[in-house]
Amino acid sequence: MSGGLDMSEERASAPAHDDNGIAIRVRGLRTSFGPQVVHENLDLDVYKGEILGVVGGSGTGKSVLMRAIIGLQQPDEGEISVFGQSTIGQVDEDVLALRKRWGVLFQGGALFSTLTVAENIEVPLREFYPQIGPELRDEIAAYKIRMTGLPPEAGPKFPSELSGGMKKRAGLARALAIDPDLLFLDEPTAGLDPIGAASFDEQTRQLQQTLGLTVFLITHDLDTLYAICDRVAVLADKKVIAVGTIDELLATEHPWIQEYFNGPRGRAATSSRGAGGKADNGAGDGAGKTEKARAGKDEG
Ligand SMILES: Nc1ncnc2c1ncn2[C@@H]1O[C@H](COP(=O)(O)OP(=O)(O)OP(=O)(O)O)[C@@H](O)[C@H]1O
Repeated sequence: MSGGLDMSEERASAPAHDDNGIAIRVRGLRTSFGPQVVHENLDLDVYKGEILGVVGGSGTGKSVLMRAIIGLQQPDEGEISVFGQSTIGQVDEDVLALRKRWGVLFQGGALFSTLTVAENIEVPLREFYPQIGPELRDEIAAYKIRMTGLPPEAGPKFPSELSGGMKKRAGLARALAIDPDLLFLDEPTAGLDPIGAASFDEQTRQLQQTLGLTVFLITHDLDTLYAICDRVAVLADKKVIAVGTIDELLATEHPWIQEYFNGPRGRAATSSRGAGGKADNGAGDGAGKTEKARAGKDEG
């Protein structure tokens, strides 16, 4: 187990709910804010071990969907289960074991500004594993810092002393602090320069493969979709209108999907890779390809 902490024993004793290769199952989800209905009858399956890209226009409810899955947004209707266990209407103790199985990188990183990078990473350790002493906590934080490509000197720095890319990596390190099985990333490459974004994508793919993670990745970044996502779910009209590989999505008629993947930016991302579909899932030159695709177009 990474980070010198064996959390697997505790998990092994937890009830075995996992089945059918499904990490997240959402059925008939309805969420709303007052009169504004964000999701209506939304269904989605996320397979274990995949990187699922979640796309959709601004305000279509990608972040709200993520928040509903992790229990931060109470749905009006529907069912959500993670590794076979419902996340809705459960008492805290019931969801605690489940919450230990996921890590979240919120939009913008959401680091605590008054804590150092190392202290930020230690927050979930303190919360979920209070029995861990300070020395081991520091050791785990240092390991996660290295794991996410940050220099060791980043540990004692405060978020305000970090570049945007370093903040994202620090957020990723915190999301990985308790060795999750499931990683939620909300627009992880937003605001990064093309090289930094490609490098972050590559890091995500490598970590996902090494640690066997399932990744729910919200993004507007076409290059990320092509470079590292196994499948893509498209949110529109209050639901998931399509989910599949990029090739499968391209075969659908939906105007938003066609506009998204065949618009100028979609064509640029595709042409840099030759054909449509996921460009490179390996740890090889995926970042290089992503970088090329990003070159010559604005950050969006
Ligand atoms: N706490 C809240 N209170 C009221 N409305 C909210 C709240 N959170 C989200 N919304 C609304 O729900 C809708 C979906 O928001 P969400 O943040 O999920 O969109 P998104 O698809 O992630 O957008 P973007 O791509 O711009 O980040 C928006 O209209 C937003 O204003």
